[in-house]
Amino acid sequence: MIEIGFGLLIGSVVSLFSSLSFSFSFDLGKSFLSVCKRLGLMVTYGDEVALPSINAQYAHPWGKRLLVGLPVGLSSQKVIDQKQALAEALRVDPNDVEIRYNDGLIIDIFTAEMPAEVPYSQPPERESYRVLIGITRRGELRYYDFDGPYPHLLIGGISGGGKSVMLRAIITTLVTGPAPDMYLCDLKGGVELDIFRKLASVKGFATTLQDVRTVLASVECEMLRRYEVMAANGSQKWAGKKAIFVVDELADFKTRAGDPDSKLKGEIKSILTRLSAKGRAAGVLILLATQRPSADIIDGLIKTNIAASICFRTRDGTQSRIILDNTSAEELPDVPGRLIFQTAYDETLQAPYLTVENARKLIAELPMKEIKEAIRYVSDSKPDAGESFSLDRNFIEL
Ligand SMILES: Nc1ncnc2c1ncn2[C@@H]1O[C@H](COP(=O)(O)OP(=O)(O)OP(=O)(O)O)[C@@H](O)[C@H]1O
Repeated sequence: MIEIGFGLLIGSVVSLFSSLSFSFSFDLGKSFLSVCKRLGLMVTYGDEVALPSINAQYAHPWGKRLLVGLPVGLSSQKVIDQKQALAEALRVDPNDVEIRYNDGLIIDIFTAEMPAEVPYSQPPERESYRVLIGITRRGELRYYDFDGPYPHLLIGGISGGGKSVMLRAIITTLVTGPAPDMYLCDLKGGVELDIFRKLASVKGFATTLQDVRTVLASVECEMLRRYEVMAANGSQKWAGKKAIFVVDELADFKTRAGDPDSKLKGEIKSILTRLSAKGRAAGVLILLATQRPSADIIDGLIKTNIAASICFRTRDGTQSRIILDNTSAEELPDVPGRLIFQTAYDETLQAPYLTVENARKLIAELPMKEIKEAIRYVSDSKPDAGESFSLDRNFIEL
């Protein structure tokens, strides 16, 4: 109830924002055009010079918006790449500027502060795979949809940035909503995800590399089984329940010279790559989190197949680039929960805050595993006879 109340509160703030927006004339457009000239953001045709055009300017309670038309030959990406220089030339903090393309270039310059804490809330349609990712500076809620156009999700950022809180919020929303089959790998010793371990919807729980490989193998078997069912039915997309595979700390799969686990880590990476490439149609999705983004793990293959990223502040531009392909996460302020959400474009958000205690309360009434059921699951799903297959040893020991 409390969470839904907060959701409504945010909703009313949003509608207040939109109803207050009005057209306004000031010289931001003029300054923008002169900066474009200085930065070479224009196109020359013979003797003629074509600059971007200002189609509209608005003042909102959260700041100012410019709608910009671009001359043929000047790409929106070229302007976006110059965000830092544009902001500095306009004497605005680059963190206060957002540029994106949506049927024309939209430039937002914020004067309102981002809220430092956003309460956790759940989407109204509880059967959907949408999860709240955060709130924009305009007061709009942003969701990631595991059933949407951007399959798989990568979460990165510095220690203390808010990854574990985000994972907790996402998993809580999923298990209390559509309850997909969850496979959780907590390489931080099970500390972060332990609260979900005994839920009936958590079909695999791993805290060691060996167990991660075992759980991954079972997820891959499930994916292949679904492909067989789909082929038999002549369908292209799995219509049933989704399976979501979560890893909290991806960097533990990184191999170093002389690493005794390098073969195991190599196998884990190969299965992950196959799941990222083929999982979506079979309703098998992955959610990977890391505080030490490394190109070695998030290589081209996995990255190409992960279409959405959440990046908290990073230690440097290189780490930001590995997650986002740009350096903007290095510039984020040192505020826990502040992040860049990247799908078709980048947006800065403040993540919802869900404490362990509140997460425990929200999941308290959910069905738990039964010992018999878990043992049956283990024996039914054995992917191959030679493979040891303990999904959750501790639980089975119970
Ligand atoms: N969305 C948020 N809003 C407000 N505070 C937050 C938010 N997320 C995290 N915090 C604060 O930051 C602290 C660290 O967050 P969290 O444990 O999620 O970091 P992390 O990125 O997972 O770090 P590590 O990788 O070291 O575990 C939390 O205990 C909380 O106090």
